[in-house]
Amino acid sequence: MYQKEYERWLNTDLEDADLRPELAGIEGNDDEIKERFALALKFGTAGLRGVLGAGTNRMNIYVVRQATQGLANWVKTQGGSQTVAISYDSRLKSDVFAKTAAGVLAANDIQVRIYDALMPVPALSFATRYYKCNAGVMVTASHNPAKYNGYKAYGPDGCQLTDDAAAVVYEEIQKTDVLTGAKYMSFAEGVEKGLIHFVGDDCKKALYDAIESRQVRPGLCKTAGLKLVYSPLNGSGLVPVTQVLKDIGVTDITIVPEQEYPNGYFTTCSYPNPEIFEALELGLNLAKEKGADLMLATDPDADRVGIAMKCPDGSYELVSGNEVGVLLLDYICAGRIEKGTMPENPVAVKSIVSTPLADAVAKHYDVELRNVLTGFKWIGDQIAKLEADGEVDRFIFGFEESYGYLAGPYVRDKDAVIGSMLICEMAAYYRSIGSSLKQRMEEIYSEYGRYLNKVDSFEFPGLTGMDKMASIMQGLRDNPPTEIGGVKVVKATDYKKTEETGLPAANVLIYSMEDGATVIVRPSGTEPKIKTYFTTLGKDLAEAQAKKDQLAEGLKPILA
Ligand SMILES: O=P(O)(O)OC[C@H]1O[C@H](O)[C@H](O)[C@@H](O)[C@@H]1O
Repeated sequence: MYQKEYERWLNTDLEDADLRPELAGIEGNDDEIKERFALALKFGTAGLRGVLGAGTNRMNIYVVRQATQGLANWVKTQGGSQTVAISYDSRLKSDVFAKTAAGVLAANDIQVRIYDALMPVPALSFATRYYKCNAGVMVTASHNPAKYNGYKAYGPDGCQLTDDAAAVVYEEIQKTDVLTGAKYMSFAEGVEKGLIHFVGDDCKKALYDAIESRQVRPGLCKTAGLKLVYSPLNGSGLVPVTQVLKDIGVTDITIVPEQEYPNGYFTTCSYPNPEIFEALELGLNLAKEKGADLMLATDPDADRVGIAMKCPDGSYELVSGNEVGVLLLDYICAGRIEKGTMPENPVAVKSIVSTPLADAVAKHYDVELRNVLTGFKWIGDQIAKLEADGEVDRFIFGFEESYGYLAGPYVRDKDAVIGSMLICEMAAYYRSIGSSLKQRMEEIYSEYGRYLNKVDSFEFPGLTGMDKMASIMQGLRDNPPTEIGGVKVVKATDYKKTEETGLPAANVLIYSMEDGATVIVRPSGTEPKIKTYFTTLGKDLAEAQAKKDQLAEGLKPILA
């Protein structure tokens, strides 16, 4: 089967000349052919993601055309404006795929609103809402290595596609022949025919206004003298982040030169994920050299932001997604209460795998903290629920431990632009009162307890990886552990049992331990990994760390 498909590609006069040498080069190599043609990239709620190259299991213009035809067939059933917004980041071929998608939509008589230059995830979510589109497409593979690209798909609310819509799109994709099935017109023809339009300056300005209107202490940055080092990691954050920072008065910004301009090869960090040290290293070194108060790095599609902060002793510390989330929640609550801008019955939202320290902080400020499943769309879903009740202003903040933050209803995915703005404002504020982010974090720990949150990942690559992960999860369900690392399990919650959790079913197990710690086990939805999340509490960091180590040791044999 796959051999036949390979031959069909090999014998077709492919428009994308880059694919031909690859196809010729694998002739006779069964493993390589199988890898590219035995499967097709699966379209799910997060869209598509895969390695660039030739084949049905790769990202290329044909797979993008096929996916977009599937999306177009769904859009056609939706009525409304019959418009789709498109954006893209700095990855290899992101612009090509964005224009390819636009050409397919135009050929289906669907209007397109595409950015004239790379713009991040929040800008796409915003344009989708602004132009009342039926859908949005963001061409990116987020923080994956350079050899990947992908296609995130959004619904009319600017949130990633719902399960139902994604299932319809997937069904339509399967009916579409990958090489010949999609309708297509060139980008130029689409523009000429008035089907493809660029996103207007009014929309761009409205996004910046929406973000800047969420400053907690407007004007503070103008006089605070914050010294910042910023890295867009060669992605799409450069323009929007620096624009917003300039607008709010952060002017002392040094950009990491090697990572300033868009470059999909990511030559200075092979994995442009602000969750890992390597991605932040150049920025950190520059921050030390400059004596900066703060260092920020946004991932290629600028939905995540990672930071390093200067400590009072002059050293620098990386801050986890959980800690930034808690600092922002605390800052927004305290600041809005002080300024008299806190809404009535405020709501914040986080994922169930994000730190329970946020629950304690929210309680302190009388904020309702809602816990949802992993995936920012569940945070978007809570905003939509508030909106449906005419109470959208109650939403003050949402975050995930995976470095995603949002502080307003103007978009429905995580936004590293507002994240960067509020982190800067918060750092500037503490600086202006003779404190620092580090000091505030320590105060929070002494007030609510020394929480420690750590995530360990176990990789299960290859074709057997999925089965192995499924059998580990099943094993945990069949033989529930009564202790982990010698600590008694007092309660096990299985998130497949919706009646116990009140949330949609999910493959997540949470163990509450006798000493107040929690251990969470779940397969990642985006990578072939099982993730284990630990929350421990101690009288100090060393004790919390020792408890975490003990639990992690206890869990290891189960995951080996
Ligand atoms: O833990 P995972 O399933 O791999 O997901 C980790 C993160 O991936 C993406 O960035 C999603 O947009 C996030 O919502 C999610 O938290």
